Amino acid sequence: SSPCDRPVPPTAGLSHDKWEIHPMELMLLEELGSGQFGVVRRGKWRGSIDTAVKMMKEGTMSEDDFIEEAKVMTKLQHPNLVQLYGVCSKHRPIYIVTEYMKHGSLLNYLRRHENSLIGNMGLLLDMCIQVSKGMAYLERHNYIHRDLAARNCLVGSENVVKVADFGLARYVLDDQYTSSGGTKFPIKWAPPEVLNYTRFSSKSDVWAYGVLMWEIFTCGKMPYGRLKNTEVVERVQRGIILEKPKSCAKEIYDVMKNCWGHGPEDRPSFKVLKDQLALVAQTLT
Ligand SMILES: CN1CCN(C(=O)c2ccc(Nc3nc(-c4cccc(NC(=O)c5ccc(C(C)(C)C)cc5)c4)cn4ccnc34)cc2)CC1
Repeated sequence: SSPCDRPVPPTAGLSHDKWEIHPMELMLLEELGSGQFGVVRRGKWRGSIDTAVKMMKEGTMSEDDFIEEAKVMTKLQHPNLVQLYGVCSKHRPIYIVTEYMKHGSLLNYLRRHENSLIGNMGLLLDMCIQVSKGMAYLERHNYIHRDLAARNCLVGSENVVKVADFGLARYVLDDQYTSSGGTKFPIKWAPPEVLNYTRFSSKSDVWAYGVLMWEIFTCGKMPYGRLKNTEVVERVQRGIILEKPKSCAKEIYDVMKNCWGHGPEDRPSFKVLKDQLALVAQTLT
């Protein structure tokens, strides 16, 4: 009998945890860097698939909660999201295996290529648009990033830009990172309601996205320069926002300012943002 008329057993495909990657199928290569989690290495999966492998230092994240969430994360698939292929959770440290992005973090890419990027408004705007598409997809799936910034976006071939590590912040155990008073908390990307009540939402991601746009149009400058976190909190709560980057068109700065509405309801959704940016791109390029 042909397969189409044979009923598919409900457990089909669930026999093995498809988000579980067998370490034997993974060949670890050179180190790509290390974050607060431990070492990240390039890897080859099943002989040919290029991957990045985060080897999670013990005690840095709540592993069981993360492994549970990984099942959901592997289902989030979009051209502007760094794809989670799976986890190796049967040993310690656990490995988080994602697609490989060969040019590394967007922040380092902006800083390294400042001279060739600074005048290229079309390319910088296209990077913003790519990130807004990935974020509009997460918003549509009610998925909050919680640490959107140029350092957490990655660059691949042909200037493709993808959002990485969405939702991962929830599993970090370091209080210095998770509490808004901590030294590692991303204060400069946080809106008033996160500074005051750690109230995260897709609208707090929109605020961070505005800062990310500012990072892109300054080719990787540090927002608010060398101001201390306490000084930034004071300014943000008084409604003082980042100034227009020199080489940024007024229409683009208008979109950034929209992302910094004081209350979440004063900010556009990523869906609206994406369309606003497409319109600006049409008129400017
Ligand atoms: C010509 N240049 C030479 C130098 N260069 C590189 O060495 C280079 C090349 C490719 C790289 N690619 C990737 N690098 C990484 C990578 C490398 C080091 C550190 C990290 N990130 C982390 O360790 C990290 C991520 C998130 C978090 C929070 C707080 C948000 C939960 C904390 C820590 C990622 C992840 N990737 C996922 C997909 N592709 C990559 C990274 C670096 C870039 C190209």
